[in-house]
Order: sequence, then C-alpha cells, then structure tokens
Amino acid sequence: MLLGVNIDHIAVLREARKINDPNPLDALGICKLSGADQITIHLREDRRHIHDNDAVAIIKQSSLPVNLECSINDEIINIVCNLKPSRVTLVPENRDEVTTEGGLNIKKNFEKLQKVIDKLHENEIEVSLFIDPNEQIIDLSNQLEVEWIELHTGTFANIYAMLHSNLSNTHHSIKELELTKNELKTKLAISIKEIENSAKIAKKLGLKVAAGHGLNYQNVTLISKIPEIEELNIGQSIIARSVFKGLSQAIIDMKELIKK
Ligand SMILES: CC(=O)[C@@H](O)[C@H](O)COP(=O)(O)O
Ligand SMILES: NCC(=O)COP(=O)(O)O
Repeated sequence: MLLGVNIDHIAVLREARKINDPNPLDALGICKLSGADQITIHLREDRRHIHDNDAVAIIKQSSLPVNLECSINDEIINIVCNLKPSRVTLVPENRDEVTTEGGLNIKKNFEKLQKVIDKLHENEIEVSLFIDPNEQIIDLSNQLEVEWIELHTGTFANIYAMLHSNLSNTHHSIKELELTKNELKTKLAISIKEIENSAKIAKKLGLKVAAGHGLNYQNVTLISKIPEIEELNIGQSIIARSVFKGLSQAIIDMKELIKK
C-alpha cells in the first residue's frame, strides 16, 4: 500500500501565526526518509494553507512524486499546468467549508472536466478525480479517461469517529450523525461496503484506485485491507500525531537553550 503524506496541515499551523514557521518544505526530507511514497498538497482557491510559492518550491525540490489537489477553476488550472506536478487530483471546493466535504459532481461538470483533463494531459500531468464511492460516479469518471480515482473516505471517517471516539460528547459533534450505536454500526457497514464495491468496480475498469480524507490511526486498517486500493493520502492525523511525538524533544531543546 502506497502512502501519500498530505503536508497542507503544516501550513495550517504556519498560517495561524502568519510567519514562516513551520515551513511545509522542511517536511520533504523527513517524509522521504520515513518511507512516504508521495507528497500531497492542496492549492486551495483561497490559499488558506498552501501558497503558490510553497507549491513551486515543493514541486521543484521534492524527490518524491507530488500529487497536487485543486479545483477546476481556470486560473488554478493555468497555474498548475505551469507547475507540472506528477499528478493533479481534481477536487470540489466550497469557500465556506472547513474541509473537503464530498466528491466531485462529475455529471454536472462533465464537459468542463473533460476540457480540464485534456489540458492537464497535454501538459503530461496524470489526473485523478476525488469522488464519492458510488458506481455511477465511477462509470462517469471512467468515461473521462483519467488514470486515477481517489475515493473520498470522509463520510466513513465521520461515522467511525461518532461511533468509536468521544466526538459526540464534544462541541465538534456531527449533528446529522447523532444516532444510536446500532444506527451508526449499520451506517458504518454500508459505508465500508460502498468503498469496497467502488474500489472493485474501478479496478475492473482499469482505473488506479486511491482513497483518503479523515483516515487516522484508529480507522485506517478497515480501508487499507481493501485489496483494490493501492494508495492512501493521509494528512491531518499524521500531522496531529507528530505534535505529540515531537513535543517532549521540543521542550528538551528549549530547556537546553535557556538553562543558566
Ligand atoms: C481534498 C482533501 O481531502 C485534502 O485536500 C485534505 O482535506 C486537505 O485538507 P483541507 O481540506 O484542510 O484543505
Ligand atoms: N485527499 C485526502 C488527503 O489528501 C488527506 O486528507 P486528510 O487526511 O488531511 O483528511
């Protein structure tokens, strides 16, 4: 199973202070040495985390392939064609969302997507479509002659978190998933089946299958054991864990500097 590490969340920390620290560029060597197979970044229209100069430097300096996620907005696609990452994953974007809430609406955007995909292919960039796990959407994606699809695992991750973590007791509880344990169990089983079936159908059609969004140290093995999925893109949970993995050393380093 290949792992793409999404380093946007390092830039999220940086943007909280609007300074240059931490710099997502500094993650490239660590990702490579730690066994990551790919770097993933999302150049959002509102540039809330990764900026254009981050994307330029990361693509230039990464020894791992870079998977750049972006919307189908013309201005963004022009930028991305100049940047020439190894892969572009087309995702839906909504300014008001906290994070990507669902997959692309392929039916509604079919002609626009066709143009964007042609342009990316002309620039020798492979293309992935970030989609909900659904048979009809996979059929439509296949008609667009992309190399990859990435199955959006956000719904699965939300159900899992409401069932198996304390999320429902916090102010981040997901209102529409405030259900009984049995209802959540049924929903989780359906969601996993949808992902499994979608992966199977896509693979049969000759598409390469990735998955991602909301995958973490609790839920990932339910997805990683699906044989047709060959790559996971994971960001938020890896960066969140690295805070606690690194906190002790960070305190030791500071104490060393300030000791009299
Ligand atoms: C499309 C997707 O799933 C990733 O871009 C990931 O969500 C990155 O985080 P943000 O949604 O915060 O940009
Ligand atoms: N495409 C999914 C991705 O890049 C990582 O999503 P997340 O782990 O940050 O939720």
